[in-house]
Amino acid sequence: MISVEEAQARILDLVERMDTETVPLAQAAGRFAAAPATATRDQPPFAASAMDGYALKGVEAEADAMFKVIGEAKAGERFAGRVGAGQAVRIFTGAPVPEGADRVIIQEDVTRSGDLITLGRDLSSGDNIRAAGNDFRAGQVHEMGRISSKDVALLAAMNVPQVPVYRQPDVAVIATGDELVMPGETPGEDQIIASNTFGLKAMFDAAGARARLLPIARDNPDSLRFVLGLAADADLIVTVGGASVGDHDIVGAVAGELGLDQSFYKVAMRPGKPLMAGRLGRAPLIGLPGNPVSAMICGKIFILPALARMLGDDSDPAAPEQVSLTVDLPRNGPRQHYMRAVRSADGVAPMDRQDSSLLSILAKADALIVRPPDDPARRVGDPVDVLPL
Ligand SMILES: Nc1nc2c(c(=O)[nH]1)N[C@H]1C(S)=C(S)[C@@H](COP(=O)(O)OP(=O)(O)OC[C@H]3O[C@@H](n4cnc5c(N)ncnc54)[C@H](O)[C@@H]3O)O[C@H]1N2
Ligand code: MOO
Repeated sequence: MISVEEAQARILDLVERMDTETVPLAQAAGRFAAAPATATRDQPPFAASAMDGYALKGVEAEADAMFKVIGEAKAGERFAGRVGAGQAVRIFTGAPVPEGADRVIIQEDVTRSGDLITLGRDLSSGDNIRAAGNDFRAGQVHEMGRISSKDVALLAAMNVPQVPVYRQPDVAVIATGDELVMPGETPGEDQIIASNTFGLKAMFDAAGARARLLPIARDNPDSLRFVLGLAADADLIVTVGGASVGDHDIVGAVAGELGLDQSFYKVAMRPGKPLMAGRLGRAPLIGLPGNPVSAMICGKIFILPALARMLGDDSDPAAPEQVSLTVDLPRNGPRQHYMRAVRSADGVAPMDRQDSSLLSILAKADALIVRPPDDPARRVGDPVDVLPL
């Protein structure tokens, strides 16, 4: 058995950065940028009024001063002339400031009568003008990782209509087992509903992949061979179940027969021990254990970092946080233990039941306590490593 860190490293070695494609800006949110964006223009492209009011020469802006209104500037349509001494232009927010003017007096500070205005006594300060290029300049570069709604708004303003992004990994997810039926179907007496594959698809899609659920492979080599064949063009194949040592655990054998170049089998972790990984044809294959919680935790610990690498996100995964225990814990065994846990204002405590079949417990947990192999007994108040769930 290898360590979790070794298994993570070997899985990362199996995957490659995706190639890129260009998508319309409206479809770019949530995708991973393959290049920074470059502004194609200044914003604003001209000195613009920040307020509704009157544009005039700042040196003339004194209490009770009077001006003649000689025209109007609105957003989208500038005043063509020049503001001279004693003159003002009616102006609205976003309009280009006319030549000759260098201050906008807000209309609340002005009394108008016909085409004459008189300034009030207490003029609010500031010129109320946004300089050209105040937000960004042409050529300014914006770095992005996963494209957010904020990035999309900025790219739109930069007049960047197409965005190069990494292609979304096509992840083929294969449930195995005669006991499984799809949610919504009527199970036979000895059957259960395939669950962890649905959880994994949700997890992978949220991480930026496009996971597809293939038909359930039955516990016989022909069925598994057929379904693996459907996955041949995937960027990543994830099988679930059939990974252990029972007579019907055939994933390793069938994948081996089909040419799996195995990287490892079995990891010193709990849950998740019978994890396997290798390369099948061009696709990396990761075989997850079938127990639902084991599969979900292995998805988080191994497959999310792999997807991050494929999607161009090389940032180190968030380090575990140190949180105080609110209960004592006995010595840990030889496998790294990922305990389903709940955080409170006082610290963190593992849930009472840790069996790897319990999805109701996983759903209530909001953290994993990570206990290294052979971790000694811990007491209330001791810090432990915690990952968010
Ligand atoms: N003699 C031993 N038995 C087992 C060992 C061992 O070391 N020696 N390891 C145990 C551990 S740890 C795990 S984890 C499981 C892993 O088994 P498999 O990967 O072979 O998984 P299955 O046997 O196919 O299924 C286990 C369990 O999970 C249910 N299952 C499977 N797929 C799904 C699915 N898509 N949705 C919901 N539930 C699923 C399946 O019905 C079984 O109940 O092996 C232990 N045994
Ligand atoms: O490793 Mo199994 O995943 O302990 O239930």
